[in-house]
Amino acid sequence: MDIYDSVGTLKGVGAKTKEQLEKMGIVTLLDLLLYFPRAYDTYHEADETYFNGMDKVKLEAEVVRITKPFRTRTGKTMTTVYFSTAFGQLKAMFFNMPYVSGNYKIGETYELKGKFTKKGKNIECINPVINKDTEEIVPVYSAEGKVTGTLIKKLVRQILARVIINENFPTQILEEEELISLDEAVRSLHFPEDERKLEDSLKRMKFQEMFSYSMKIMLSKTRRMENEEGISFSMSKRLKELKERIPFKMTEAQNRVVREILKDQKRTFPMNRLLQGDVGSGKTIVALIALFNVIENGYQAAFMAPTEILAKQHYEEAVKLLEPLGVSVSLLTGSTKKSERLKISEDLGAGKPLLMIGTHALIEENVNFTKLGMIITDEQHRFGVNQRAKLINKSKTAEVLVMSATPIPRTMALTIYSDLDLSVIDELPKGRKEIRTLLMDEGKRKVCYSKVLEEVKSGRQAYIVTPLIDLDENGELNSVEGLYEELSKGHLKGIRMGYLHGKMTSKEKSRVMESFKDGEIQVLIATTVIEVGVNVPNASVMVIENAERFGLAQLHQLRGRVGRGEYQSYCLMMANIRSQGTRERLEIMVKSNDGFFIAEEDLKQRGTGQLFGVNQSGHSGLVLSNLALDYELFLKANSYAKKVYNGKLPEEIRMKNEFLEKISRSMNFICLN
Ligand SMILES: Nc1ncnc2c1ncn2[C@@H]1O[C@H](COP(=O)(O)OP(=O)(O)OP(=O)(O)O)[C@@H](O)[C@H]1O
Repeated sequence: MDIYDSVGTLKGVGAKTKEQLEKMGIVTLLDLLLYFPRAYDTYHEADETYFNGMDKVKLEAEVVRITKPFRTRTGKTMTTVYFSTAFGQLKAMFFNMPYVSGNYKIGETYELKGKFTKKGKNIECINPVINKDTEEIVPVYSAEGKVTGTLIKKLVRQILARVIINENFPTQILEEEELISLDEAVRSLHFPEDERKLEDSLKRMKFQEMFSYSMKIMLSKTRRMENEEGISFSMSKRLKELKERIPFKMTEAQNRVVREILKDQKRTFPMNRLLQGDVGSGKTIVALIALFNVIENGYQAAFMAPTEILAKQHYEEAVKLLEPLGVSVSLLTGSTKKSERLKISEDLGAGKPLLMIGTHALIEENVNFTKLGMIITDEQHRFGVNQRAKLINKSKTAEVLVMSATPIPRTMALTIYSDLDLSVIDELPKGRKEIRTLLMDEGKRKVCYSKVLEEVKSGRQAYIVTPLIDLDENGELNSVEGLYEELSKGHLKGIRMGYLHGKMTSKEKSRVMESFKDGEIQVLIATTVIEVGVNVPNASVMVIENAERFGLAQLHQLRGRVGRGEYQSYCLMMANIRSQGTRERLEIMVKSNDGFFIAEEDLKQRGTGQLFGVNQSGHSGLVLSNLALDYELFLKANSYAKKVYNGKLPEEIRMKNEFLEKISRSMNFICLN
């Protein structure tokens, strides 16, 4: 057996299963071994205090009666099984599982697992399962179709019976950091014996991942610096002309960042820079200046935005600012017409210097730049690693700038993204007034909407953001269209309103956005499609419904849609604040307008999932770890990686080439047979 053999060589994997596994990214035995559980369930022994509908519980129950399946109002089938238990009668409801009656026999006792709720004297539960596992900690795998968690376990067991995983860290690190062996860690992540062992295994694998991650970014930096084929762009004499056209005075921070970028452009190895700046800090103008300089040097430049709305906005701004200076600007999105695409293709093919602004349509294979000098992605944490890489692959020599509005503390950014140089716009344009943020209980809707009315009547505009497009099952959340109906008949009667959500066609979205920009629509009800970058300086109020549903960084992004002009702006967060945790979390928004502070709090709570690149699609190799939540451990792994990289730790760890090439899978296996 070889660890790179296909999963098809395992017992129990037929053609269909193999296909499904491959769809899940599991092609080789190694892939399967590294397909770790996404969570671990621990079940409490039954006790009344756990019957709260949230805790997971194991419960002994004897079947008393089984009803025939019947159809509910919503079209689901429901089968009810009544059990007797030491805690009273249990009513278990099974939805869309008519076969379930065959799983239970009257008079037999089963151990059930599920979430139980006390209802009067009885207990209720939806879709409990029979406890077949004797383990205390049950690994939960992301399963799909035929590939169930049980199957994954069975297959992993087959592999583990036939391999020993060689240790790939030197004893020195293992001892100093109290890490268990790689073999033990992998085994126990799939088959945990107890909490302690599981924790140790997680620590070991996280360390491994973060070590590899650090190595990978150090390598990529070295490779970039050694790449002498970059283009040296000189500073255009016409920059002054451009600056004179800018309708405002740039902040000191913006000017500093422009200088940093121009300096990079002059060097012969390609720039790879991260530009962080809080919402509304004015990143777009910095980007346009950088792009202009490249075009003036006779090259093509690309500016990729995460949404069509934003791409269009950037396009309009670029046309206004740059076309009078003779720059040709094109827009390429999913809705660009064929004839227009052809023209773009021709221009690109002819090597004509131009600015291409667009969505991920820019990374399609048939978009061929011939003289690409610079790529900027207005990241806003929306693009995956793959998408960004695709754009970068369009030219090995182009300067790369990634803009992010999710700022993280400088020291953290410097270690996490150490392959990138960092620029920060840490100053807002002059004259901006602090946004006043209020947290309101849902009962205060009337007060909230009278503020909206007041602002609208004095000529301003408002956003109302709600988390969902549709009502949820309990009808609890406010849908965009539902809210539109309700408000146009109620609190906001007589006001010109519009709505916007991701399921509308691009054409509809553009039309609504245009009307909002023109002031035709006074109040815009939207989902988070407006979260990124939308710029309408006349908007001065933002209402966020069900604010408890959003993360802090996201709330800050949303709030950043107001306060972009000279007007005093307001953010009214409506939330169910009965839970203290929710209240405390949202109070952070009330207290602070500082994106760095909020991002740091958000990181503490939710980790790096929101940061660009990191944690996406496992490409960074970070499956188990979270650079922010595991930051302490990351710093250690990072410092060892540096030592190894600089040759201060034994050769042993440099090991196979594979280790450096396929870092995230940096394991060295011995197969027994
Ligand atoms: N120095 C400045 N003085 C005054 N206004 C400015 C300045 N720089 C930018 N602006 C204006 O501020 C608004 C916000 O700028 P921009 O859209 O570039 O922000 P951003 O950094 O991209 O923010 P976000 O991440 O929220 O999209 C725009 O209307 C822009 O014209």
